[in-house]
Amino acid sequence: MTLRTVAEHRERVLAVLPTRHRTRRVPLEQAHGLVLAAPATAQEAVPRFDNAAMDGYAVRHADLRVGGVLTVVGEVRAGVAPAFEVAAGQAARIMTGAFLPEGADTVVPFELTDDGRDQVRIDDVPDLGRHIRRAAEDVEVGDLVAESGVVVDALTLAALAATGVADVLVVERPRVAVISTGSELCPPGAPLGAGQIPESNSLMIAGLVEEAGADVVSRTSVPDDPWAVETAVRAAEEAEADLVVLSGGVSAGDYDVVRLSLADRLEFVGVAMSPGRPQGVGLLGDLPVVAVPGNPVAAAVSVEVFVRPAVLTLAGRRETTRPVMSALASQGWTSKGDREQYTAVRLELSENGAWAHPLAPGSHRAGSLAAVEGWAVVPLGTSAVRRGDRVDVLVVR
Ligand SMILES: Nc1nc2c(c(=O)[nH]1)N[C@H]1C(S)=C(S)[C@@H](COP(=O)(O)OP(=O)(O)OC[C@H]3O[C@@H](n4cnc5c(N)ncnc54)[C@H](O)[C@@H]3O)O[C@H]1N2
Ligand code: MOO
Repeated sequence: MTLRTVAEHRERVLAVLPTRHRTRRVPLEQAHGLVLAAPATAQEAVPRFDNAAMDGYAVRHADLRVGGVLTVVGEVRAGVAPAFEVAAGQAARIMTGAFLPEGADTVVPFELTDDGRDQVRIDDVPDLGRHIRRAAEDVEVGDLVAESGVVVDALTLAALAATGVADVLVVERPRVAVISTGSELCPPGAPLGAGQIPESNSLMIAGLVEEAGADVVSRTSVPDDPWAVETAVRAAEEAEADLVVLSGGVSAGDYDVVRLSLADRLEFVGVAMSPGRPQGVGLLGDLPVVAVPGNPVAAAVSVEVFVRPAVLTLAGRRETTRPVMSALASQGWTSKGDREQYTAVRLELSENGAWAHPLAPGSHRAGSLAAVEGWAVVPLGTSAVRRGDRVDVLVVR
């Protein structure tokens, strides 16, 4: 059986997604964590006006001499516009952020003076223009503040607020339904009969898609029963999901319910990756569906490489790839060579750069998922990683 590459399967997944986004306009205080659907441009300059960078005296530089004395004609605090000018031989007390009075071209900090009230003695002469923050030196009205497709994080919120943006057009969070399948699965903490295990994939997948910016509209675990799968998919449709993620039942077993019940409508393929070889994708009516294998590590990797980019795309994100860290393998391991391998690693930062410590291989190792800090990607054609080799790591924590 020829296997699809990871990149080819990701293209298939992205191809079943709708291309239009639902958008809405929200005030800044509701925008945190949402994705911009349109570029945001400055409504105000930063700084809005020439102002003092230090508490001191606004003066004319030409008047300054060490030991010289100026007449203090007024005071300017932040938040008011001065009603006077600084003329020759004059100074105004001025506070940080306050409007620079007409006539002044330099600020002398209090520390370089005798701090006088009616008259001030200058003890040191700063350069012309010192301690003044010029209007629009950071951002001009109309400048781009944040691009379409970026997350409005805390720093972006500050920039938007500072540039006078009151509201932004954002993409509605995508709605994702998660359906885990397997008759052996019980809710976490429930008493377990012989052959039963706790269900962990649905919590993991729901958490991962939420971390990628989606709302989980339903999360269910159903037995290996085609009717139960159909019912869960219909419920996802009714919950107006934009994407359904199915887990388990995609390989060759007699009870692999997802493949058996949906093979006529979704494509089930082998992908040249390890773990995560069996995958499914397609549309049920208008509803995009991604089916990932049930083995928990395989499910985690499949969400990382297929579902996460899909969610980020639905969320309107411009950038859908993770930052990759180049790390040194702290010990060697083997790879299949004909599969792109995703090896769970812990990362350690040292003076020589990052070390990737491989965790024990095995796509059943659900208990080790808590230790995974990244996935070292061993490319197709590489069958061994030696100690000290450089590996690219998708950093997930
Ligand atoms: N004859 C073949 N057998 C298998 C093949 C194959 O090609 N031919 N592929 C193997 C690979 S690779 C994988 S990966 C698994 C994937 O199979 P399924 O998607 O059908 O997964 P299940 O059989 O449903 O489960 C596999 C494993 O994972 C546990 N599991 C499933 N769901 C959950 C969950 N929600 N929470 C926790 N654990 C879960 C399940 O109990 C099984 O142990 O198939 C191989 N077999
Ligand atoms: O490749 Mo499966 O995905 O071994 O775990």
